[in-house]
Amino acid sequence: MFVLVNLKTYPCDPVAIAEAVSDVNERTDARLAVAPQAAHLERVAETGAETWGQHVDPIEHGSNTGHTLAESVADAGAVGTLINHSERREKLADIDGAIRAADRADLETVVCANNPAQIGAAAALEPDAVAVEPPELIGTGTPVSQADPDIVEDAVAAAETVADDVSVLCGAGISTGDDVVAAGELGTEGVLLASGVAKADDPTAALEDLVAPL
Ligand SMILES: O=C[C@H](O)COP(=O)(O)O
Repeated sequence: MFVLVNLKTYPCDPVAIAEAVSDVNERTDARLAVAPQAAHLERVAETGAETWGQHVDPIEHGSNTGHTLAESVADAGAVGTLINHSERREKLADIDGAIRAADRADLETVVCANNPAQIGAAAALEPDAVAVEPPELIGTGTPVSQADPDIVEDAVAAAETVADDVSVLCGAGISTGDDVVAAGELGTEGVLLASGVAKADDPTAALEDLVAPL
């Protein structure tokens, strides 16, 4: 299972969490990665943790003030990027452009979406993965894999219908190993989570708990 930890803009220490991700990753068969803010990418990548961006824009080098260029995210040490998070919603054309920009920079892509219909649309754009996240469960501590298993199974089916090589993750409220196991039983290949690690008193213990049953 892939466990991707999004730090959002939480007031956490991104380097300390990245060190915990790197440490725990060496002691599990799961794949762990961390997505810090753009300004922290380089310092996080230097820890050796698998590092992801939280966003790239559908642009190339040029006159794009304030935008995030995929090549710069890769140069900072990231190997992948989130696209279209519920907290950073994009138009379909911009999602498509961001996937092409990430492909150009050899960044792996996870496109987030709110529901199975959006997952189908996102999967048709052929990212590496999609992540279904019901917005109302984000940050609640109530895991989508237990609170709304139908939405996860429907998202897996929607993605398979349009592209059988696009992985499906789920997110929102994931914080324990049981949540990750439940996500796998619903047909996903991983989880996207944030507060369960970024707001934990002991991020290493939180990560160890997430991968313990895997
Ligand atoms: O990107 C992560 C998701 O929005 C889930 O956040 P959460 O784990 O705090 O519910």
